[in-house]
Amino acid sequence: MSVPLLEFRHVWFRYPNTLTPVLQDCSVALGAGRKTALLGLNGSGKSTLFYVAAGLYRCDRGEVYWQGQRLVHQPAALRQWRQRVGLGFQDPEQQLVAATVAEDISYGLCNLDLPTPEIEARLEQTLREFELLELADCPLHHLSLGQKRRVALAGVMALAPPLLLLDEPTTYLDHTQTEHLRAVLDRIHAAGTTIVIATHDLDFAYCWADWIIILADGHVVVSDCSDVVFDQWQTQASSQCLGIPTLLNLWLSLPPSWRRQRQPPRTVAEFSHALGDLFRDLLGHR
Ligand SMILES: Nc1ncnc2c1ncn2[C@@H]1O[C@H](COP(=O)(O)OP(=O)(O)OP(=O)(O)O)[C@@H](O)[C@H]1O
Repeated sequence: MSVPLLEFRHVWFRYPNTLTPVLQDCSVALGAGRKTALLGLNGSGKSTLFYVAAGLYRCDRGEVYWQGQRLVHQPAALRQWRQRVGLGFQDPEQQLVAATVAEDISYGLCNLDLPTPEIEARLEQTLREFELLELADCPLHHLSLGQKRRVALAGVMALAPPLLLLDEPTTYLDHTQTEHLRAVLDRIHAAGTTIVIATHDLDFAYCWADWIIILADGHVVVSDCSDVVFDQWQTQASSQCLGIPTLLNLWLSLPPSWRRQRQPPRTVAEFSHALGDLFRDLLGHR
């Protein structure tokens, strides 16, 4: 078995001002190359898990590993760690540091001590990819929340970390921007980046993820391939309170005898195609 990209081993974490640990004996492995959705109710510890994974918080007990190498909270090791693990915060306001869009995206690139022509090239490419060229010189405080979200994401992705953790990236995005985000993520993933998204957007997770992790009370209760997890979605206690993805719900409303031999569709296009097949079968045209 290959070594996971990032691994939590029996991690415990408690905020200084609280009695109960948020992460409780949390063990999970993030395999390289996956598109993982991290699911869990409000307060289950998803953001906290990301902060610990990114080296922003230090766990009280347990260990965190990068390809088998243990995370040590020393300045040089942390600097290297943060180049490996990119984190997009849930609240974009927490992430934006500069005055304008272009300055904000350049900020992280400058911290990498890259040569100026490379910074300029990466900035231009990022602005283009995130459709931010026209907003390049716009002051950040003039942007809508959705636009700030896009700039914050662009800033993280410009650094091209091998592991990208995105906390609720679809929040505040309209339909077009959500579709655009999906395309960008697909491209980044195809270029070799491992991506983990913490989300309440089950429909997004259903279409996008190939791996699902469910967190409950700071503990990983499910970590499996998405086909397996969604196949058992209705019978899994941990998924009960999370709701059900719309496409899966619609699929389960079709005749069981008809869908039994078929793979559940994971996109609207696949679902429409399957419905066409069903109607043709019902009308005896096949
Ligand atoms: N700075 C903090 N100090 C004390 N408690 C905190 C702090 N940040 C978060 N918590 C608590 O830790 C628990 C887990 O919070 P966290 O934000 O990690 O959960 P989450 O799963 O990301 O939630 P959501 O889905 O609502 O974003 C919550 O009970 C929260 O109140």
